[in-house]
Amino acid sequence: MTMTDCPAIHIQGLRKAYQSGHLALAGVDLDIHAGEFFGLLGPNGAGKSSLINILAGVVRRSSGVAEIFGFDVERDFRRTRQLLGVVPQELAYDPFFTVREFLHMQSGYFGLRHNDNWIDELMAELDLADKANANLRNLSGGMKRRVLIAQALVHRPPVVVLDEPTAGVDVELRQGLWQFIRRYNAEGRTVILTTHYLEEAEELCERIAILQQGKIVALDRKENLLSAASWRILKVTFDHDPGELGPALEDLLTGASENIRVFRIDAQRNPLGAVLAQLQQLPAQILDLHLQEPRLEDAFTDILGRMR
Ligand SMILES: Nc1ncnc2c1ncn2[C@@H]1O[C@H](COP(=O)(O)OP(=O)(O)OP(=O)(O)O)[C@@H](O)[C@H]1O
Repeated sequence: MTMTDCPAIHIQGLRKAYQSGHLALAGVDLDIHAGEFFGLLGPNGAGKSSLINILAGVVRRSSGVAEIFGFDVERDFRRTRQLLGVVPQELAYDPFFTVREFLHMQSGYFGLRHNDNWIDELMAELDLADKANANLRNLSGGMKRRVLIAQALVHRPPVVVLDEPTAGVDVELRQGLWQFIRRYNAEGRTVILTTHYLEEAEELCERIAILQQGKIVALDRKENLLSAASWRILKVTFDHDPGELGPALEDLLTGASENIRVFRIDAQRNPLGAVLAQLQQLPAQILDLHLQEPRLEDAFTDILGRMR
């Protein structure tokens, strides 16, 4: 089998019980295809970091399969380490190195001696070029985060894991970062993103898995997750104040101002047609209707809610 026939990540029956006895991963099955932009979401403590740390070879699994392009993350550690770049949440570094020295040293870990062109490109792309000779300890939080990203990509890994890469990062840097990562992905590489910013996952990821209590509770293309969300927000503009709505509509009401009423509708329980019929019974005329598409946040809340 060649590398391109294999999924980038192959996980089967993966379990992790910590010594405390806590079961962080309770049997996870997951294939991530080469070239995907994949989102790994879940509430705090769901097991995302455990899964990533197992892939990175930092945490030992209790049982199950974890492979990167067909190579086992423990038995073929040296190989999988080359194939994977992980952008961690925290920077572990010697503060006396300059940015350039640090990236050189990281290249050395991967046996790359002539990596200057790529290091220059990375620093330029991540807006670090004018900090190349600055000591790491003198960098701002945002700058350190860019160094972390450069560090993870220094060996041009075909699979990159971004673990909460934009937590506490300003909007401008986020945009630049995403442009760069999108391009990295467009060149055929696999990107796995964990984030608390659901809008970010919604914008970037093609497929999304939702982990909860160590299990995958949803795994699908983003569009399918969104269309499965049963909530819709309906904004209705009347020609004048519609007055009393009646108990059925009152129940769905989430906002009101002058001639506008906003309803939150669960399409499964309240068929849209029935809601519209009730609205037409009101003494005011409907001037405008706006149905808002569900957002990933709605789908996420829906899915987690159903599992409880
Ligand atoms: N070293 C450890 N020893 C014992 N329990 C741990 C350890 N690391 C994680 N856990 C527990 O395992 C569960 C999953 O944690 P994990 O960090 O993988 O979740 P997460 O989805 O990454 O959460 P977060 O988004 O908060 O980082 C949590 O209940 C956590 O307390």
